[in-house]
Order: sequence, then structure tokens, then C-alpha cells
Amino acid sequence: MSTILYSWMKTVLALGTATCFWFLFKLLRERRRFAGLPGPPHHWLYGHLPIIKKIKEKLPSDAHINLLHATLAREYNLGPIYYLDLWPSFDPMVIVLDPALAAQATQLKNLPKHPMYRLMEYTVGTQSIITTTGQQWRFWRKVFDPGFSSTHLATLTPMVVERVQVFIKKLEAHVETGDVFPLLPLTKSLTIDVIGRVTMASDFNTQQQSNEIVDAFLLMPKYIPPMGFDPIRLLSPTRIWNARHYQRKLDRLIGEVVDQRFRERRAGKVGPSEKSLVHLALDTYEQMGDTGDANLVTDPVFKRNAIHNIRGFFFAGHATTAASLCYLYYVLYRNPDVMLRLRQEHDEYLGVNPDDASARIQAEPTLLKRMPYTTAVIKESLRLFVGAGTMRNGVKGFSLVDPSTNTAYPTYRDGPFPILVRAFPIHRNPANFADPDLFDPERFLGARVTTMTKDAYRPFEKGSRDCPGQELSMMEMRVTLALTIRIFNIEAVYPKDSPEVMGDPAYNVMYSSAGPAASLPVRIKLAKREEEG
Ligand code: HEM
Repeated sequence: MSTILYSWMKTVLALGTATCFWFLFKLLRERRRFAGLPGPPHHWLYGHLPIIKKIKEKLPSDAHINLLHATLAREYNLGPIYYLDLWPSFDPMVIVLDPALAAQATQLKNLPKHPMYRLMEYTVGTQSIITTTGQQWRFWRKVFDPGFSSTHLATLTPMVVERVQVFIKKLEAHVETGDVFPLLPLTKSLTIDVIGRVTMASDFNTQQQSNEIVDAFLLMPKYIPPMGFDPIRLLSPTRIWNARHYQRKLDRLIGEVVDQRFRERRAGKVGPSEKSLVHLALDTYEQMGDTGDANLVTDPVFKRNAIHNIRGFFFAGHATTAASLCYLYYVLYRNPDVMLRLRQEHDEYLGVNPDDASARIQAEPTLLKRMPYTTAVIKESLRLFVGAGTMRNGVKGFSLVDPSTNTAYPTYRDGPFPILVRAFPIHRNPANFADPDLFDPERFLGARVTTMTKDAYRPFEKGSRDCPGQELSMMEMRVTLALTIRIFNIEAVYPKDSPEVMGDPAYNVMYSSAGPAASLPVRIKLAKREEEG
């Protein structure tokens, strides 16, 4: 054997041995981190991986991770918090199931966001309020605040009505054909048309035509790096090329919109009440005294910040509301008594002829907010099916403390734990809501609201990093329900052998954000009110 081959083999052997030792050391260290912490049964060698596998086998393969966490909690009677040891497949996870602990992580302490958010930078850029912290986050969150005030949202209501009228035309076309089709793409186009106006003062009309910015946005998530261990996808040259290509394309196209809006301001075409996010950014730019040349925003840092924030709001502001709208139609289909009562409330406030509703809402945009049952139905639907949440990072020396037992749960042990505060497992925890899988809008009415556990209801998260778009989203849902549910019967049509989770074939799956399985297949008919007695 040549000496070169011999020394090469020695090196490989030494490297192999070192890797084995490192792996063993890391494995034992990881397993030790979980000693004495609450969770499902823990294996000294495999950690929680066998348990996860077992629960996963009980769920449909596309079920959202929220369902896994909620199911685990039920199967092993876990709470108020539990730890998952998943090395080497995934990072560990800490699942918060108790409102008081959730409040400590987000409202009282406001733990830092987890580094995993960096993956979102592919879609929203590096400077958006979704992924930034500190001064950068504070500055831009404040810039956009006026865009979500109640008075401004009232002025946006007629715009939403117009876009819902296009949505109605799309639904009417399906009444004619009588086909079964997925509803989510339609609600997504509707919410994109709304968020296009809110963010860029643009009328994309995605419900009827394609648009370059929207297409780039919808394609982008396909090219973000994988979350788990997947070196082939991670290193794929086409993935890397496309990720860069679409990021640059989004920056360029949105940059052109920013410049266009800037020119319109210079030409005196923009009124003082205009508060779309691009104009709020440009207001700030002008107040800072940097007026650029007549055609361009010339400060590149400012412009990049504005573009990334527009990307952030565009991303966060459409898929969540689109999925929530689907779930509303789903729960109303499954609960005819609720539908009947909701239609009665709409008759009462908007007039018995559904054709009059648009004009009524346009004339008095705040009317919808005064309809208690409508709001209760939306809130309860969000309680049951919301997919969003927050992921924080543990901090050395900081523990979450259960106020009822004074037990301290560390957020850091030999490194930070990722802390998942997600509404779904909290909302579906029987310790927080009685009969948690039951659709019961009455929870949000009258005296029962006062008995709700503090901080248990958190679809839009809480604390300073809560959702700035929550009132816009509520308004979109109110308008859409008010203009559609008395015209159409929207039936969820899942095949008989469809898998179900917690009694629902429309369980949450992960698209670019959470939404109903199979994008909610539906058939639409015209509502025949007289049949309801
Ligand atoms: C049903 C609809 C919606 C739900 C359930 C929802 C939920 C949430 C949640 C749970 C968060 C916290 C996320 C985290 O910490 O990672 C959040 C943040 C955010 N949401 Fe929403 N959202 C909705 C609609 C909207 C809309 C319509 C917009 C835009 C107009 C929007 C813009 C944002 C932004 C920009 C953030 C980041 C805020 C920050 O970090 O300061 N969301 N949302």
C-alpha cells in the first residue's frame, strides 16, 4: 500500500472517529438538556423522535405542525407547557399551552424572535418589521400605524366592498357551472386585491387578470431554503438562482411603484387623506427633508426599507385573511343554525334585500362593527382554525413561571430553547376553553365573554409585536360575509373518505401560511331564503 493511500486512510479514520465522538457528545448533551422538564415520554437515546413519529402516523401527512402539538398535548395530558427533544432531526421545541405563560413570553418579557425568522427574509426582505428588532422595527411600525387606525379603515371599507363585488361575480360563475372547486385561490385573489391597495395604492385586479408583482410574490416561497435537513434542496443551484432572481425582481418592481407614487405626489395627484403604506413611507421621507429629485426617491437605504416593509405587509396581509374567510364559509356550512341567525342579523342591520347591503355599508362603513353576532362568529371561527402564531427564542436566566404552582420552566439550558406560542394549541386546550372543538359563537357574547381566561384568545398574538393588520382583516371578513352569505349557499364538499383531524376534514395544512386541507373544495348554489322558514 502506498504511503499516500495509507496516510489518506488514516486521516479519514481520524475524521470519522472525531465525528462519531462529536455526535455522541452532542447527543448526550442534548438528551441531558431535557432532564426533569415536562413533556411526553422521553427515550434516553432517541429523545422524543419515536413519540413524534407515532403521533404523526395518526395525522394526515399534510397536517400543520400546530395539529401535531395540540394532539400530543391531548394524548399525553400535557400542560401548561411541554418540551420536545428532537435532535438530530430538528431543533428542540417548547410548546406553550397556558395563557399566563404565553403572556410572559410575549407581553411581559417580549422574548426575541427566533432566528428561524431569517427564512422569511427571502419573501419579505431583510428590513421589514416582520423580521427586524429594536430601533429599526420601532421606527417603521410607527410609520405605518396611521394606515390601520379605525378612522382610516372606515374610509377603506368602500374599496373593500368594490373588490368583494368582483368576488361575488366569480362565485356566480360557479353557481352557473355547478362545479366543485377549491375556494382558497378565490379568497386569496380577493385579499391580494385589498392588500395591493392598502400597501401600494395599486389596483392589481388579480381576481380578473395576472400581475407581475403578485406572480413573483406567489412564486417566491417555492425557493426558500428547507426548514429541516434537506441538503439536496438546500444546495440546489436552481433553487438558489430562483430565490435571488425573485427577490431582486420584487425589489425592482416595488421600487418602480414607490417612484411612480412619488411622481404622482409631485404632480399634485395625491390627496392629504391618502394613507396607503407607500404614501405613509413617502410622507416620512419628505418630512425627513430628503426630497430626492422630481422623479425618484434617491436615498437608497430609505427606499430599500420602504420596499421591504411593503413586501412584509403584502406577505402577511393576504394569505391569513384568505384562509380565515374559507374557514368562515366552512363553519357556517356545518352549523346551519348559526348561519340562520347570522342572516337574520344581516337582515336587521343591512335591510332584508341583500342587494341593498353594498350601498348601506358604503354609506355607513362603521355599521358592520356594531353587529355583535357577526363579530362573534368571526372570532369563534378564528379561535378554532387560526394557523398563525409566534416563535420566540429563550434567554439565559429567564424562566416562564406558572402562577398557579410557582413552577419555573427554563427558556434556556445549555443554549436557548425555541418557544412556540401558537394560538391553535392554546385555543384547543380544554383547560382554556370548555368543549374546545365545538363551534360556539356564544362564547364571545354577553356575560360569557367576561368568564374567558385572560390572554387565552390570541389569534393575532399579543404584546408589542401583535398583528398590526388585525382590524383590517376583521373588516374584510365582516364585509365579505355581509355581502355574500345571504346570496349564496357555499357547501364544503370533501370526499366521504377524506381524513379528518379533531372532527374536521378542513384541518389546517401549511401552504405559504396555514389554510384548509385541499384548499376547501366547495359547491355553490343560490340561497333560497324562504326554505329556511
Ligand atoms: C386573519 C388574519 C390575520 C392573522 C390571523 C394574523 C396573525 C398574526 C400573528 C399571529 C402575528 C404575530 C406573528 C409573529 O410574531 O411571528 C402577526 C404579525 C403581523 N401581521 Fe398579521 N394576521 C392577520 C392579518 C394581517 C393583515 C391583513 C396584515 C397587513 C395588513 C398583517 C400584517 C402583519 C404584520 C406586518 C405583522 C408583524 C408585526 C410585527 O412584528 O411587529 N396581518 N399577524
